[in-house]
Amino acid sequence: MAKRKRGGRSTAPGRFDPEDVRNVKHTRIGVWDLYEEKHPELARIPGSSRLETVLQMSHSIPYVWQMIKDITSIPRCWIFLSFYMIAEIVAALIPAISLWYSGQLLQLVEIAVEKRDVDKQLLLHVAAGRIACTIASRLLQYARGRLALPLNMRIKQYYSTHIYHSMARLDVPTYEDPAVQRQLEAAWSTSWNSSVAWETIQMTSTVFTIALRLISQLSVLFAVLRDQRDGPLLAVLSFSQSVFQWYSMKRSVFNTSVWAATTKNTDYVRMQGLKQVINDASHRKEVVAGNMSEYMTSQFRDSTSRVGDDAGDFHEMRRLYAVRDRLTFASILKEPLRELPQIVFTLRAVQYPASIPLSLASLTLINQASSSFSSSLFQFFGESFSLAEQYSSVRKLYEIAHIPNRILDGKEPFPENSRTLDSGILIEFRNVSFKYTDAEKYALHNVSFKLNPGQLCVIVGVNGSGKSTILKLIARIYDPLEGEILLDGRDIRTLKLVDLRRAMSMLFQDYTHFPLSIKENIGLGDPTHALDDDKIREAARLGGAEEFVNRLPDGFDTYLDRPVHDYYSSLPEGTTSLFGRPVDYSHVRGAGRMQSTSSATLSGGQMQRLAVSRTFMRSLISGSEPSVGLLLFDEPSASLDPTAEHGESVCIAFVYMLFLIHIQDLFERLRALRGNKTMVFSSHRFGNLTRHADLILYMNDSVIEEEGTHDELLKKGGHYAKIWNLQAKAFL
Ligand SMILES: Nc1ncnc2c1ncn2[C@@H]1O[C@H](COP(=O)(O)OP(=O)(O)OP(=O)(O)O)[C@@H](O)[C@H]1O
Repeated sequence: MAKRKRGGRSTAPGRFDPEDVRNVKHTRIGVWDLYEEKHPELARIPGSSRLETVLQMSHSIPYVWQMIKDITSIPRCWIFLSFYMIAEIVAALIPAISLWYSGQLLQLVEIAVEKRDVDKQLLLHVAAGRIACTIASRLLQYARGRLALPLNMRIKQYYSTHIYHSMARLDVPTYEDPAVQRQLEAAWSTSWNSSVAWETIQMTSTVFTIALRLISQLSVLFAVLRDQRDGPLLAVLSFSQSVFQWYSMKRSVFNTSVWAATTKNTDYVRMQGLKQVINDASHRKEVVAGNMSEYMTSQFRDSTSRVGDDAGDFHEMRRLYAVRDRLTFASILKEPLRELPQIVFTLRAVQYPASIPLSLASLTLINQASSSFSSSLFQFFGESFSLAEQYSSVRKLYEIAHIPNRILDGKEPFPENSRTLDSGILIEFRNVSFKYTDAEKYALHNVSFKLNPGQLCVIVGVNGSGKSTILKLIARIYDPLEGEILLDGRDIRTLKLVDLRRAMSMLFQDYTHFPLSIKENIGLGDPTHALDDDKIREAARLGGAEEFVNRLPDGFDTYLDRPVHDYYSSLPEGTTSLFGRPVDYSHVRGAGRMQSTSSATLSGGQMQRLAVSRTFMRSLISGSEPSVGLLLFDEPSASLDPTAEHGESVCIAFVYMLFLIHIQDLFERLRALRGNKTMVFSSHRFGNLTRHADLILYMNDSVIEEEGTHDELLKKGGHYAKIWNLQAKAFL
């Protein structure tokens, strides 16, 4: 355990040690172990941790200011916002006005007691004033509601674009960083119908208006009671009770900033696993085919009964424990204090019987003011401390726009002359080593090779040997830890990233399909021509996708997966159509104008053809200017290497062979269509592709084990030759 400064914070940057009993408090909450950081120094000064929270707000203020400037720059937002704020301010003053009318009533009583006469006009005036206050209050509430809706929507819209861009610009290593993920999540963390920015505006306005309400009420009350006998005394007693109540309550609030929770309950962990198996549709086939349902149920029942009442999700348990009634000295004292004004009033009434009606009126007034005062006081402190957190959310919202990318952009344009792209790009690796974040082992170790412009290179080797990693480094998805990569003799890190990526086209092994139309799925291969129908069709034709896409009912406009689902509830049993269209309870095809097909209705091969078409969109459908000089293909083949499947199972080898025959024409076509562009393939396939390669790299365990042409490697009689003799002949 690390030694810490006595009394200091347990959190050094980047670490929190739950085992450190001196600085960390441990509590059991159901199945959960909660570890909270103690605040040894500050705890001695009451309220100091809250003070600290408020002081932290100052770091966020510049961001909040920026937010206000941004919001007012949204068209018409500042008009709505001004009216909204005016309505808030007026609404905050109404309780004081109402209290002032109550004071007038008090005066009426005083005059009535003294003169045995009631000023009817004043009475009418007071009654009308109070009624006007309630009506105005309701109208203002309505106005605020009406203004809040468009404000919320506009602000939300504005910030969704801000967040979208902040996220879209991130590169792979930055995006994969868990700290960045948390930062992005915090910025997204919106309540179901609002946004961080709008919540901040609302919360700030609430704190401001509560303060205004408190001050205005207190001022009116002071003015009204100043001349009343016992008025100030009763007021002090009533209000001190409110303050006491607030003080005794605030101690039970959970306000530790650094904490962590975990569970060691294996039954609880198992319960959650079993739940996920049943909840997740992707497991359903296996659950049904494997006859697992009864077994799963009995296991779930056993685990549930063993965990018992403690089985609750962490936040639920924490909430339950936080609201538990605690018997404290303060909570016992609270009730007698509430009675104190009444007791004082009774004693004074016995002493001065003539002033009973007046004191009674004062007491009612004070009671009315003090109950609204205490609820405002609670709200004020509650909200102002949440405000500190809310402001830090605003800071996070703005900070995500400046998260630095790990892959630093270069300054030099590439290539110097785009005409040279036509004859390919020279690639050279010099002693390149690379490790993925948190990986212990090198994915590439001291890799060097040179590929001349226009050459075809095929990288082969066993699973996990580093083939895909070479392609990712060429595309600067990641940067090497050691060594350098040169393109046309220039260090890849000095080149502008946009130019670099424009000059190459890559098909990933784990390619994805976007939840957009087929047209866009292909068109996005070249964002500058993403809406060009002719080019998209041409790419689909080259990729072998045009024919089956045309056969789909909605052709190129088909959505592979409809990203928005329709909602309905409790349709009568047997309902098969709605809105004149068939109802599909899982994916509602055709509801709305967007047509979709489940990606499951396309075969794996067809999906692959779509991915290849996307690659062709960029690499082979160029205009007069050749824009791509390098094609990178990480063969999307089965995740098996030839030796493994041959050695292990004839059956798997057969499936693999069918698969290879299926894609063979596609990749042969790729090779034929490349022209003079440089092409790098990562492949498990030993066949025509390797036979035609200018350079074969045989990878094993992160290093290049063999290097040369097909003939050279056969002659060498190493691993490549062995596998060729074992398998490749079968496909030729
Ligand atoms: N994103 C990642 N994070 C951490 N480790 C990774 C990541 N991607 C790959 N690796 C690891 O790096 C090593 C090399 O992986 P790479 O994908 O380059 O191998 P490959 O030869 O292309 O494998 P395959 O033939 O299975 O596609 C492997 O040990 C793999 O587990």
